[in-house]
Amino acid sequence: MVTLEELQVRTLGECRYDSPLADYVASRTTNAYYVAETDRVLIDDTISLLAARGETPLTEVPSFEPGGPRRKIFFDPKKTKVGIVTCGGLCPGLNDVIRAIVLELFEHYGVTDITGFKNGYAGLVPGKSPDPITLTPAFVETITDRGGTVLGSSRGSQNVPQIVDNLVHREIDILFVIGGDGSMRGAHAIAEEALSRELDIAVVGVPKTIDNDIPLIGTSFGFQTAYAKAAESIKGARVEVEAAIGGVGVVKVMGRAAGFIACYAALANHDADFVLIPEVPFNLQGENGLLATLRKRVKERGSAVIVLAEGAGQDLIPASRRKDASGNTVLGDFAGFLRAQIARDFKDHDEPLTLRYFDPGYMIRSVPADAADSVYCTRLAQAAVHAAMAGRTDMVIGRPRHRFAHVPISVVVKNTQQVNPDGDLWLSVLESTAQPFDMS
Ligand SMILES: Nc1ncnc2c1ncn2[C@@H]1O[C@H](COP(=O)(O)OP(=O)(O)OP(=O)(O)O)[C@@H](O)[C@H]1O
Ligand SMILES: O=P(O)(O)OC[C@H]1O[C@](O)(CO)[C@@H](O)[C@@H]1O
Ligand SMILES: [Mg+2]
Repeated sequence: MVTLEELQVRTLGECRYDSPLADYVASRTTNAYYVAETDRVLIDDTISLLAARGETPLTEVPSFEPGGPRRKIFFDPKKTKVGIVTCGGLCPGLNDVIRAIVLELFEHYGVTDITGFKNGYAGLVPGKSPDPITLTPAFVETITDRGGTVLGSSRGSQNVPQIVDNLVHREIDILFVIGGDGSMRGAHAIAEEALSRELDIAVVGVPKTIDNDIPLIGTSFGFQTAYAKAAESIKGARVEVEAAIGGVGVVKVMGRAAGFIACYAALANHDADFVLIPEVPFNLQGENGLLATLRKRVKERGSAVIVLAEGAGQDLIPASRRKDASGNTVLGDFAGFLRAQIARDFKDHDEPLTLRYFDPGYMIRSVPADAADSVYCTRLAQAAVHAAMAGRTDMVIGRPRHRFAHVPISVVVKNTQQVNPDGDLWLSVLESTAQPFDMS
């Protein structure tokens, strides 16, 4: 469990300048829809969770610093220089975040010197990537029409001291990092290096991941768009298998260590018979195993659709030793293994089979954000600007308990958020698919 101490956000120093947004917040106090800057957002949101803290005073239970504009800020907007970088895999909404950061800085703070570093952290190391670009409201006006990121991205480790040297050389005061867990580890390393050199450089992250696997931030932006796109493939699979004799559809969706995309996409339209995720072990063989259960389902209902998170079933195939440029494990091909096993099993039992395989792959993350994600991206970006202008550093913007909040990077990279097999999401999946509770 995270402690109050771990949730304290680092600041560069005293906020001496009046914020241009001070009038907006001057008369506000905490209410059901707003958290004042003097207040904190509780981690606990049920009576029993809070009661379990016993005698602990409310001021000492774990809580987050709220997001939002401050009356006083650390940086002088007239002199502030800002950098933005996007790293890791693509995610719907990256351009929405870039656009909203630029607009918020220009229009509300009057900060006009904004540099977009190209191709992830490589773009922060001179000579490794194309030159940075200048970001203006005109430049970002239409960038949300397309998915991806106008700044490009990359994986692979870069030299942190060189990155900080470059920030100093360019006189960057604030660096916004939009990326996943690896990018946030990088942002933490950059923030630490800057603090150790006593530099007033704020590093603020906007966490992105279609996998929704970053803890303590609520839902990550782009996740909703990605699972909605994945749900289209599941619907396609349902249509295909219903028209076939012995129809079995296998739909593989992204989700390295967490099965959120598989669960939500499956729940979106009740088209799945089985959802396989890394968090819930299963067996193929045996009376309760997937193969026997699948044959039974096809006999009863004429067809079946399996939604497979790419990280599921890795314990049933030889361990992968391959790593990508950032050191992430490249997963083994469980989907191929599963298809072969299904084909053999149906043949061994003399059952007819029409096997259809769908892999929406990169389609689910290369699309533009849907309206709800666009709104979310805009609000996360605005909160990120407020935090950075107030001198917060080494933190990300999150929305735990539906409140925008400042979360230290060290706590969001400590663990991976996963589907809880005893939680209500997995229960909904079991209810919706009617798959056996235990296939191990
Ligand atoms: N501990 C670290 N210190 C410095 N840089 C890091 C660290 N961990 C990762 N990075 C860098 O962060 C960048 C992005 O990391 P990675 O490729 O793992 O993607 P990610 O941000 O986790 O996004 P996603 O997993 O969603 O694609 C890479 O350039 C990687 O080298
Ligand atoms: O972009 P790459 O290197 O193909 O990596 C794909 C991985 O990135 C993600 O899209 C985001 O972490 C995962 O779902 C997927 O496993
Ligand atoms: Mg990652």
